[in-house]
Amino acid sequence: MSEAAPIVIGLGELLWDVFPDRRLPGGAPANVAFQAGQLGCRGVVASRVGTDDLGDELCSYLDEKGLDSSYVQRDPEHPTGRVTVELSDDGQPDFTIHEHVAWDFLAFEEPLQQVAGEASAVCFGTLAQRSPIARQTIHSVLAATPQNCLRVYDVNLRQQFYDRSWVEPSLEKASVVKLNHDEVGILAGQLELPTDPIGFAGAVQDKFAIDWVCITRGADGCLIATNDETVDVPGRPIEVVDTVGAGDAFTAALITTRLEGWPLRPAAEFANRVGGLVASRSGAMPTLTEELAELRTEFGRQL
Ligand SMILES: Nc1ncnc2c1ncn2[C@@H]1O[C@H](COP(=O)(O)OP(=O)(O)OP(=O)(O)O)[C@@H](O)[C@H]1O
Ligand SMILES: O=C(O)C(=O)C[C@H](O)[C@H](O)CO
Repeated sequence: MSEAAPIVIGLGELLWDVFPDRRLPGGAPANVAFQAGQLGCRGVVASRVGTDDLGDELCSYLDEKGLDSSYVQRDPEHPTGRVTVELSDDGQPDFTIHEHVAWDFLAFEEPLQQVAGEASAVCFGTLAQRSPIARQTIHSVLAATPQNCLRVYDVNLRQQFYDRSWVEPSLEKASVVKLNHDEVGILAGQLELPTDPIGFAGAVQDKFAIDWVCITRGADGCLIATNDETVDVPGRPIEVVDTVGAGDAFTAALITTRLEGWPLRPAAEFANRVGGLVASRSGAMPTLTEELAELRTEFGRQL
C-alpha cells in the first residue's frame, strides 16, 4: 500500500465477532476497509473501541495487517463492541449484537474530519446509526467528503437496529448502494418499492439518484444495475466455512474495481470471487494477500 493509493474509509463499527470457539475481528465497515487494504487501497477503519484489552487487541490487529489504526478512537467509558455469532450447518451466521458499546459513540473528531476530505470512497451502513451520536458523525463525514467520492451505503439490516428514518437519508446521501436479496424484500416493503430485483434497483436509482445498485444473493452471485447497464452474474461454487464478511469483501472489491475503472461485468465477477474467497475462510478479515494477487492476475488477462 503506497501513500498515493486511494483512501477507502470504513465508517462505523469495529468489533469482535465472538464465535463458539474463538473470537475474530469484524464489523461490516471495518471489514470493507480491511479488504480494500488487501486489494491495494489505503484502507482506513474509522471507528471507536474501548480503552480495554479488547480494544488494544483490535488496534494491534489492524497495525499488524498494515492498516493505520490512528482513526480508531479510544473510549474510556464504553467497552469495545462484541457480536455473538452462531453458525448454521451451512455456515450462515446468526448475529446477537451487544449494545451501548464504544462505536455507538463515534465522534466527528479532527483526524476523521481531515481524512474524510481526502477520501476516494467511504462505506457506511445502518447498524452504527442506531445511536444518534454515531449517526450524526456518519452524516457529518459524508458531508465532508469530496464531491467525486464514492459514498457507498452497504445497507446491512441487523436485528431491530434499523428504521426507515435512518435508511432514507442514507439512500439520499449515497452514490452506490449494496444490499442482499433479503434486504431488498425488507426495504421494498418499508419504502413501497417493487420487490423484483430489477424493478427495485430501477426505483431506487430514480428515487434517490443512486448510480449503482448492487444486490448480492449468496451462492447465487449478484445483480448490479448502473445508469447504463445491468449485469447478472451467477455464483461460483465454493466450500463454505462461514459467510461472515462475504458481503463486505464483495463491497470492497466493487469499490476497488470501480476506482480502477474496470468494466462492469468483470468487476461484478471479481467481486463475486472475492466474496466467495472470504466465505471459504473463517471470519470476516482473513489474510488473503496471495489469493487476491492471483485473482487479480487472472482477471488482468481478461481486461
Ligand atoms: N455460499 C456461497 N457460495 C459462493 N459465493 C458466495 C457464497 N456466499 C457468499 N458468496 C459470495 O459473496 C457475495 C456476498 O454474499 P452475501 O449475499 O451472503 O452477502 P451479505 O448477505 O451482504 O453478507 P454479509 O453477511 O457480509 O453482510 C455473494 O454475492 C457471492 O459472490
Ligand atoms: O457490523 C455488522 O453489521 C455485523 O453484524 C458484524 C458482523 O459480526 C460481521 O463482522 C460483519 O458482517
